[in-house]
Amino acid sequence: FKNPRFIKCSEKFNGPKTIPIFGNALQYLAKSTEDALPLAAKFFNIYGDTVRIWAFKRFVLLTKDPKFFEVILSSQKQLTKNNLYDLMHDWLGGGLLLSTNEKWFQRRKIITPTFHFKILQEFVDVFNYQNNIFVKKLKELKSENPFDIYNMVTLMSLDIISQTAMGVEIHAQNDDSEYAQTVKEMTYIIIDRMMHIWKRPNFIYQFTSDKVRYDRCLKTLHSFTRKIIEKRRETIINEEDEGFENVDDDSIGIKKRMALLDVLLKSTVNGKPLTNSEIAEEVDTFMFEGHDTVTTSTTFTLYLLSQHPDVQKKVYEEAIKIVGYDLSVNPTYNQLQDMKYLECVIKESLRMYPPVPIIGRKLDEDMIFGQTLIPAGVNTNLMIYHLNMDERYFKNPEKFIPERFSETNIRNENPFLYVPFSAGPRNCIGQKFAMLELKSTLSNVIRNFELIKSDIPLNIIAQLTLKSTTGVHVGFRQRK
Ligand code: HEM
Repeated sequence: FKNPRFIKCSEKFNGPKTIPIFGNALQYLAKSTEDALPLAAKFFNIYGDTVRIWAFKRFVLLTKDPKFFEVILSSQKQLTKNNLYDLMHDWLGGGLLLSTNEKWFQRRKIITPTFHFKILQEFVDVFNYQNNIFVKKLKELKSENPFDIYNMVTLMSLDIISQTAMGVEIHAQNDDSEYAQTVKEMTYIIIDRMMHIWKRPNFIYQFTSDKVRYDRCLKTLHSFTRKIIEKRRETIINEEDEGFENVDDDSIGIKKRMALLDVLLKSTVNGKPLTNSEIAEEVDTFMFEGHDTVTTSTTFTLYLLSQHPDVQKKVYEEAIKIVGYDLSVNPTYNQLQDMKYLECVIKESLRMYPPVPIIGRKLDEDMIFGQTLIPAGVNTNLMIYHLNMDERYFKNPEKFIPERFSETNIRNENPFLYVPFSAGPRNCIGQKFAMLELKSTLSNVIRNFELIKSDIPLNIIAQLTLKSTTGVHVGFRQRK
């Protein structure tokens, strides 16, 4: 039976017509993953900024209302992810992205110092090192014909997250990576299961052919991250033999680089070290979150620059002005901070193509939105992609206009209007890391190459993170 409090609340919102028992579930039956974003856009057009959906007895609110975003994201209480994330649990366990309550709080406290700006400063060497390998590989192609850059960028992002956060070099750019291919397959399988509601219960799913693929992917992903942990453990034991000291929170950033994984291996909660599976769930979480989102953003930004030579020229001129023409010189942390125009470009790219297009929360307690009471237990989907494409908040939303984010233009803006990294207590812990990595990669690439436009358009799809089914095609012409 439907919860009577949900029924009362649902009467306050518009939504597609329901049928008995199924609610709106059948409307999703014939839909593919490609339909998820257009279908939500259609609902917003017809029913307004917040739309109610019933899937059997489950009540969901889809919203692109910035006031709704604000009430949820600014709350210290509404911190639980919604049912959509359950399907990622076998893979990412109770890592920082999915955990709740005291566990989340403890972990966030342990992990936050590993993203301290002093540590980020040291990561710039790794960014440059891996960017240089990427640039060398592009030069070896000896062709300026546009091609799908997604795989190449993925491998670079994987190398970067592994070498920085885990302290382990995996040489993905040289060896290719089964892990990267499997992440792609896994995200597809999960989103397909999200869309096809009848595949969600385990007792049905176990009899589908997808389950065999799913189990195979899970095994590959977990065995990869377990190897990373083993490798780092061995290195730490060797370093301790050579006098590497134990650390506490206060000392992080002062001693030599302290990778996230080192902190996890050495931390204690209530006097006890983290177990192997607790460490593994964080490594799974950060390996995925730390490379997949940045890959999306890097590829889409390169694409946008290739399509907008005027913007590209400005980015190039800024990079040359700050770092100079000598390509053997790489940007420093401070120089990356000074690239203000590039920052606007990245922000505008994150607006048009937010790597995380949807944030889901299940209300931990009753919430008042305007005059309406929304009861605890309701699932909400904050549709970042649709808010970012709303003409009322971003004029000519289809147009790539980096100047929207110049300091003069954004002064009085509502902070919940633009949230590609989410906001509030559960915002993205890797936000500064990501911005720095993006600036490093984009400035290094643009100093070496002119980006050439392809005629193959993007076809956007929400696949956990945003992807393009047609690939992301860009050409690279070496600068003289
Ligand atoms: C452009 C790149 C990135 C974007 C757009 C992005 C976006 C986001 C968003 C929207 C969330 C909130 C998700 C939710 O509530 O469901 C989030 C959370 C998170 N992100 Fe990122 N992210 C990026 C890069 C990174 C990087 C580089 C890392 C790690 C190094 C990272 C690690 C995480 C983690 C662990 C969480 C969960 C935090 C928590 O719940 O306490 N992200 N990110």
